Amino acid sequence: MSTFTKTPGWLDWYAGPSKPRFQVPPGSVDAHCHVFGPGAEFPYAPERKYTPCDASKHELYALRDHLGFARNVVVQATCHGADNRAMVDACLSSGGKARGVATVKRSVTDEELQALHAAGVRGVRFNFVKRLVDFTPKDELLEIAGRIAKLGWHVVIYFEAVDLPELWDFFTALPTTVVVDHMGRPDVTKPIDGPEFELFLKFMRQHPNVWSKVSCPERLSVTGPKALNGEQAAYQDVVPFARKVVEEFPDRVLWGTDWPHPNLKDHMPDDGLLVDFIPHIAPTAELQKKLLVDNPMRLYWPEEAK
Ligand SMILES: O=C(O)c1cc(C(=O)O)oc(=O)c1
Repeated sequence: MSTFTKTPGWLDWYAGPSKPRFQVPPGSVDAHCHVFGPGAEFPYAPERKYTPCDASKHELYALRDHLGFARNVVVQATCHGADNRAMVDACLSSGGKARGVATVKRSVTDEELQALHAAGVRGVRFNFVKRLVDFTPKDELLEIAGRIAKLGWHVVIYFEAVDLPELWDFFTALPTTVVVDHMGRPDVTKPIDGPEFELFLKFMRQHPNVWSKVSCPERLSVTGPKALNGEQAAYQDVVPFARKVVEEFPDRVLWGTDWPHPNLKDHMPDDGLLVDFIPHIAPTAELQKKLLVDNPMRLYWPEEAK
């Protein structure tokens, strides 16, 4: 029993996902997923904006095997604040098959950073989505970025598309590889060649250190159809946006399930059908291998990457 009460209306992850029809290439990495607690073992942070259902490393790794993936990148979820214990525990229990992205404060010590590195952490996440986190001053984030750069880590950024103009100078000053979560959350009801998405493409074109996760169609889609009930053509409105990023920047894209899909309000996707979404955005075997194997390996397991 969790000691926490879930946020009202919380949708739990989908139990019993289907077996994907799309077979991912050998060695594929789910490069964006989370663990939640379990709260009784790894309490949720006092400053959190939501209280999720528990979603343990055991359940995450069972899903990995079911979907045919070989590895995971476990991204610190905001409900755990800067307490990285659940994410670190997941990495340490993975037999080297998981790496992590942490959230740290300016007060983090060099010894703590070293311990995170030893556990498999290779990046920090800076979050600018106001419904998820309180504001952190940019000078504090820049100081953290400078320190983690020395460890060879990168910075993961999460923001809303409308905020990119204001955040541009900060993002382009970061001294590391920069990985954008969920394509910078484009409004897919706007034209793909309109100013908002063009600005995101310009961000990637002008800055070769910027990568993007082409994840979360279930969050971005307005029209659906939902990845449920065997649907093989889900989230059609997101496809052109994600496919554009994959085709223009094939060596700087990552894909992840986003399991256990925090804060979805409308529906919880069948993760097997989310995997079947991949060939719609990465239509060739070469693009699929870059997206699912070569790119995440280069970023998270460089010592093994070919
Ligand atoms: O859009 C979200 O609600 C969301 C939240 C979190 C988190 O709470 O860490 O992570 C994500 O990747 C997406």
